[in-house]
Amino acid sequence: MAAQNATHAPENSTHAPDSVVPESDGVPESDGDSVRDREIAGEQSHLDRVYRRLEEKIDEAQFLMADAAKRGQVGTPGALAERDAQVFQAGVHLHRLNSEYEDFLFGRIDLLLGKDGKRGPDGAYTSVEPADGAIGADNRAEIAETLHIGRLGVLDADYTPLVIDWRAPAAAPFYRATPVSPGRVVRRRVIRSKGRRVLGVEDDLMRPEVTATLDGQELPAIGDGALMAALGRARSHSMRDIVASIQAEQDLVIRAPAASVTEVEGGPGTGKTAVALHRAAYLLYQDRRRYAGGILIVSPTPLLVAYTEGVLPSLGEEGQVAIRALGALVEGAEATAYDPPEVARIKGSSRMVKVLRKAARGALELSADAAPAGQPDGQLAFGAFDDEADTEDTAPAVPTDRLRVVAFGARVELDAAELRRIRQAVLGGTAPVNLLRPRARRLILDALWAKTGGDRRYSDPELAAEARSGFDEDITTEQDFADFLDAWWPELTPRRVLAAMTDEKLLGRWSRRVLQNREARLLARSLGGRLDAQGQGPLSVHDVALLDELQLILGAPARPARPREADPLDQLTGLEELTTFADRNSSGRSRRERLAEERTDYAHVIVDEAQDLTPMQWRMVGRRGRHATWTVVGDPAQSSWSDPDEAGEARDEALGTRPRRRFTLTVNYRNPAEVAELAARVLALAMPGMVAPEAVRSTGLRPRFAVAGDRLGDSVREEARRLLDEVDGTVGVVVAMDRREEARGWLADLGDRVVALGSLEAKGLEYDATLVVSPAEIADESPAGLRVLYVALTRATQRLTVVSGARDEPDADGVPDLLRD
Ligand SMILES: Nc1ncnc2c1ncn2[C@@H]1O[C@H](COP(=O)(O)OP(=O)(O)OP(=O)(O)O)[C@@H](O)[C@H]1O
Repeated sequence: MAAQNATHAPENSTHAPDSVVPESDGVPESDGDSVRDREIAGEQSHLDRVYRRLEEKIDEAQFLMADAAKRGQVGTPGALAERDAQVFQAGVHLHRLNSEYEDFLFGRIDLLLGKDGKRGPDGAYTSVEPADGAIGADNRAEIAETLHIGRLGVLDADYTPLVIDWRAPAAAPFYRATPVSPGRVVRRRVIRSKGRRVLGVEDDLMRPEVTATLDGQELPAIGDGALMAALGRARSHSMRDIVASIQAEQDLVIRAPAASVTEVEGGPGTGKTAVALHRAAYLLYQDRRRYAGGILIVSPTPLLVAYTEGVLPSLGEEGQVAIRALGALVEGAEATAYDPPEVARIKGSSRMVKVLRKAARGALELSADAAPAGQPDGQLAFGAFDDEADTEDTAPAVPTDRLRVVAFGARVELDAAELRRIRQAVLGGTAPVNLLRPRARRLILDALWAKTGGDRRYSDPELAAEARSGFDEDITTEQDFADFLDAWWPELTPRRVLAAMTDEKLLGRWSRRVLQNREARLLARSLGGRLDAQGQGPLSVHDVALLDELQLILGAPARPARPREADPLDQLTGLEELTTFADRNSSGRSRRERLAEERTDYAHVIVDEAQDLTPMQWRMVGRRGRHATWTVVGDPAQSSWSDPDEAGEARDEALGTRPRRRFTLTVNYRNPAEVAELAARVLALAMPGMVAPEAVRSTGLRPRFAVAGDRLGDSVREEARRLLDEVDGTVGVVVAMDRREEARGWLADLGDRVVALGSLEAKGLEYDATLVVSPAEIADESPAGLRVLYVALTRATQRLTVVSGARDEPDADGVPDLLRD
């Protein structure tokens, strides 16, 4: 493994080299006569105390559960409600306590006396600044307070804090103190443990000039600093939390007040994703009641969702946070396919709103007009979601080119032209198409009534009203009329509209003056290539935003919710009484209602890689946070979307008028300086004038350049194998999007430490080593190609290899044209 040498001191990790007691192997020895062993033994005895207390708490929770079960048998409504709440609380508590966190306790701060001597509810001094005279003239000081920081707060039986929750105000100095502004912190310690065993400690001195004593003993500093230790670890296929080494500029974002929109910019590896995840956990801790409405984290790809989804459970937070990929934001859709850039550009543009509105209206006319008698093809597939394309599919066809009814003993008829006029009158305006059906029904009845001459027959308005209502009832209770209405004004689904858009001619009509002919053709072909006549088939990531927009344009079909039938067995045994209140509440609501709630009701929305959202995606995400507060993190230099101004407008609309707080993260924790320096050359081409974040460490290992021989695959395999030998963790091989499948074949038998990725899939991920295949191919893929290449070059935590083909015009050293100085 590579040696790590700090090149840039991160702001809250300055270490005092003179006082370092280096660790040898990270495993404590038993006789404990060195300073390090003594310190580890001290932390071990504190951890033992914490676990003893946790065991007591687990016993308490178990007792509460048992007690609650007894109350359940009493059966009065009050006792049941109380029992539900108690079982829930005790269950949550037990679950959290029982989860064996690898490092339950991970930090400690040694502090000087607080300025005003006041203590907060957790017993800790509240003042950030030290008391006057806390540091003597000879730079000597006494430690007044030691706080241990962990994933949960634990109080001893006498309410003294054994562990402070990392999100509590008293823990803030652990993250915020820097040598420039240390406040009361003298020493910040990160404790490494496994299970119940303390393995090591890493100290950073915030006031290296002070000689501090605790209980008469001088305070030592041990190890190489926690941040460097964390950054040097091999990467696996899942992200770790950074709770033990959050840096000051990151902590400001994590703890920013929630009321406004928090916008965070920072280059690759500055911790934006990590910060976003920790912020979700922090917000829940701060105001659990408010965020019970749910926090949504929007991620660009399913790969990044899979990579990050373990972080929140490791912070003790599950359940209330949904991490969803952009292609899976609409219930029932799981899109992973990517459109070619020219198609993505069309589908992502806000011009699509107009096209979709026209298409929805057009699809309604089309489906109604296409259902003449005896032609089942004219029938529509109903159901907004895949699993609901149900009964109507197989219903017999009903003619829709005329309507014949018998009322008051006479036959009345509306012909095709009359029906079309009615439909056009109803469709004017922008109201949701599916919700206009009652209006259409009324206009049909009006037209039929007029044809009978009924409106002229009665001079007495009361009599006229009575006759009219009898007429309406006669007609509307006929099954034939209901069938006609279903066929003539069917409930459209978004997928059905997308299916209608596969017709090039029709789409050309619906998109006239909005899309160019060529664009309409590309769009129709792209949809037609995936979807069948009913709109079923795989979606691309960009199709999902169209589907969501259509859901709004169409409105939810107004079907009555089916009441849940009580299980007769439940009634016999009275078991239903034992369901929880939450069960009972939800049982009466339809799935659609619950989905609608899920779609719009988030209390906070966090958008990761925000620079990549297209205008249509911003509209989709915005709908999920209409009343939410927001955290938006991104880096314009990594944007794969070609029109930032158009996306900017859609973003502003989604975020609303709340005040904004902007933060910038400036330190690159991922890439060694050698890798960052190479990537900065591409940044200079992609975004001239943009400043790259400063890499926090250096490995001394320069990127390697290889030129592919006749067979690109062979060279890539060979270089990937070499990297697998050189690093302990993962290797990511990044290729142009249309080489993905091919690349998977090249690497098929190299094991699961190596992964092949298309350039757009690499977003947000990181690997110990990265192999970038043909920078020129990646750069030429799209108008945003250079920025996509910048993303690819910034994925490595240790080593980077670049393989060039002829197109890259490598020089004698194998350095491709794009990466030369
Ligand atoms: N304070 C920290 N302590 C330890 N590791 C950190 C810290 N901050 C960031 N890292 C690590 O640096 C790496 C990059 O973090 P992250 O993926 O959040 O960056 P990012 O800004 O989202 O990058 P990108 O824009 O390239 O997706 C991760 O491995 C993360 O764990």
